Amino acid sequence: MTPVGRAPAVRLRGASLSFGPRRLWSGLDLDIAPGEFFAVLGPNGSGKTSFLKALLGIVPLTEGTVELAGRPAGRRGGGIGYIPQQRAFSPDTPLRARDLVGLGIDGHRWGIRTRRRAVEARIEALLATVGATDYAKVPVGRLSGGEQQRLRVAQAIADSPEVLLCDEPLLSLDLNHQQAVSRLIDAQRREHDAAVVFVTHEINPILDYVDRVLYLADGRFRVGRPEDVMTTEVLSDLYGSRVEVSRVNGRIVVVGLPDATTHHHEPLHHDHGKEPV
Ligand SMILES: Nc1ncnc2c1ncn2[C@@H]1O[C@H](COP(=O)(O)OP(=O)(O)OP(=O)(O)O)[C@@H](O)[C@H]1O
Repeated sequence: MTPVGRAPAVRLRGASLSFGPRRLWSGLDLDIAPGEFFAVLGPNGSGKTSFLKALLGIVPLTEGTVELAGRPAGRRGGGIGYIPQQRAFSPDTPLRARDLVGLGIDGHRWGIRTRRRAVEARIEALLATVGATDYAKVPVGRLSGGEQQRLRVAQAIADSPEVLLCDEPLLSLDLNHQQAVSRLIDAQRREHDAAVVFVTHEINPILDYVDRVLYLADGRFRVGRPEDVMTTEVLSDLYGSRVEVSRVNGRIVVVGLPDATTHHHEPLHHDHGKEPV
């Protein structure tokens, strides 16, 4: 699905990942196109975070190859934004909200004379985008989990990355901010043709945006459009037990998962009419 002449944002060939005897997946061949919104789903421990870490080169593949933004994983270079899985900042972290966002900006992109002013303006714009202007000067450790998360998003998109890797970015956000952050990430891929790889337990908040999903379960996987993967047949086959998938008011509801994983918890707003590719 990558247009002719454009390198995929993510490219995996014959990729396998195991920890000791535990195989998370194997035989994964995958291209994620620039501008694609790609969700990674699966129950606890299925390997979603490890998938992102393999893309980043933090965790080495057991077999196969991975390229990110046209470079082998782990090779230095710009163009990659990462929202790590949430860990609260300690209360005495000596950073204000705006400092954290500023860390995402490579000031060298601007000329020496204009650098400082340009960086300041960019920080202000990012803080406004995630609705964090009011707490710009507050130390991050004193902010709520949701407020911290919005800053992480601002930091990750600060340099308009080609590939945005997001590890459960909606965790601890209320419904309004889940929608705001999802829209922000979607805007990033539309305006900058960024590929988004979005790890989540819950597809419904992003269902309007997602082009394809990678569903990991029990050492196996399926890749495809949500309507092709999130079905009774496919999930029952992946889990090896009967799982019922239905659509209720535009949401995907999954019943009968072998563990506590759920795929529903809130209403969706179908407000931008995007067609999946
Ligand atoms: N460095 C490591 N060494 C050994 N085992 C690991 C390592 N990293 C992850 N694992 C194991 O691999 C499995 C997948 O972990 P991972 O964090 O990728 O799952 P996940 O799908 O993101 O889970 P969750 O939904 O709970 O966040 C888990 O069983 C985990 O304990």
